[in-house]
Amino acid sequence: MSSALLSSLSPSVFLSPTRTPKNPIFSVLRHKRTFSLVSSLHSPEFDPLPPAVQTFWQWLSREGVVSAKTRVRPGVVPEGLGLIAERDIGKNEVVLEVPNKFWINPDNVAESEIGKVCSGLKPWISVALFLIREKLIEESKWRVYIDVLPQETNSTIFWSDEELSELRGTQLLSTTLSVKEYVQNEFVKVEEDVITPNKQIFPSSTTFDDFLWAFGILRSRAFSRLRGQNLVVVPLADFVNHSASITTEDYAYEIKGAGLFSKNLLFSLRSPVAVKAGEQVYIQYDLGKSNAELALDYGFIESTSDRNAYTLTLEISKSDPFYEDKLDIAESNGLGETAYFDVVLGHPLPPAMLPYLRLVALGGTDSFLLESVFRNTIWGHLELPISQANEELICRVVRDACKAALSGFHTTINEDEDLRKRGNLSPRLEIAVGIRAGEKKVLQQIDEIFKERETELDTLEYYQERRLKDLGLVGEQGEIIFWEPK
Ligand SMILES: C[S@@+](CC[C@H](N)C(=O)[O-])C[C@H]1O[C@@H](n2cnc3c(N)ncnc32)[C@H](O)[C@@H]1O
Repeated sequence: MSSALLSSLSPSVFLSPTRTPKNPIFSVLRHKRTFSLVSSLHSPEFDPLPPAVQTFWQWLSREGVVSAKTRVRPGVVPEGLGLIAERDIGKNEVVLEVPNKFWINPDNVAESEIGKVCSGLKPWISVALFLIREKLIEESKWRVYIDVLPQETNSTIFWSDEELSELRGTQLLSTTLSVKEYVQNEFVKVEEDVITPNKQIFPSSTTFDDFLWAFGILRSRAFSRLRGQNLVVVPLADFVNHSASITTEDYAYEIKGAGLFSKNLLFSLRSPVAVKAGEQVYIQYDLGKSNAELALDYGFIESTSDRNAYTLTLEISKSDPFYEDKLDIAESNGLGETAYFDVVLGHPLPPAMLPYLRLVALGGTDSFLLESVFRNTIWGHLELPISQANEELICRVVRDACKAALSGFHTTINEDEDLRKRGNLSPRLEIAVGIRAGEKKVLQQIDEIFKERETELDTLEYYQERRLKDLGLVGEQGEIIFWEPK
């Protein structure tokens, strides 16, 4: 039963053998664009603008996107390109506005040359095809924008096998491989259904690498609350970088009408904090993302401890004799046959995790609780320990799974911390080391919680005792109350 209980706690993906951290493969450029990055993170002096960015800026000025109201200009910054304040900016002040005819979104794609052949596709796939086509066509009217896009980011989807091997044991590794497989499958379908039958529209050289590039561009540049049909890439606004020190997502951007009598829309970006002229404007991309999600989407992580998370996948096994009853109970409480619990470093376990674990582990003499008379009250019972056997089982299974998961890593937390302290890590190795240390810390935290619970098993109060107390048959000290016949 233990394997069914914790199906994904022991990531099973291993790549090529360990490499020493000083592997030169890690000294790849952050972006393959040719301009250089400034060396100091804190320097307000930025490098001169590369010609491609100057051309882009001139185009935006000619098109009227840049106006007297624009408070920022593009600049070369430690994060690649970024937005630099032209003058002092107040908190929540609008720094730029981009009209919808300059957005790249499913609606604009629908009206473009590829609109007809993209109808019915997932929104992100139609936008990806649009970006790829504009990238491959020499005379594209979007050329000036395409030319300022990075060839790749440090997202783990762009890492080589050798770089990925530094992530072995982590959930991020399995997620990265699954995401790439998903993108590959989508490419095969779209190639067969759309690209190949429309050779006159799509350049024949369209490859999976182009598709992965477009996917990476969308994951890192589309504004994070605007998904699905609302997915939008906004040239210039997408130069804004993320800062961990901004802890509010409020006010960063909004879509509004371009004027009282206009049907047009404007994407309006605000600075969430006051910024001095010459400094970089930052926003908070997403407070809800874990470090693994930041690494996968954008190619960076934060040192903030609660960005470290580990997802426990629990499931009710189909071979469980009480499968139907357990599933019914789980579903009536908003869960299913499989349930995912994100455990965050320094935070308590997600509230539904212990009841779900107890439900999955329920059996033997406790199984009477699965009878239909208990159906309305069972979840309340599961929120507290059911029996010593049940509680002992969940502790053992979780601890075994944590140990198995921990044994999949090739370094200890101390070794990771030493590497970080020594510094000089390439950006990708820094991400790998931070992710694997973070995941191990969360696994250790989970193990500690259940280890402590194991020491309390004799003193916990279980269902039968609570029941007897409710019936007035057990005193507060646990003594049995007898009725003497009169
Ligand atoms: C929306 S784009 C911002 C513009 C980007 N810097 C560029 O050069 O085009 C997001 C990408 O910027 C980079 N980035 C943004 N914030 C960052 C940060 N705090 N640390 C490192 N890289 C960052 C990452 O490559 C990320 O995928």
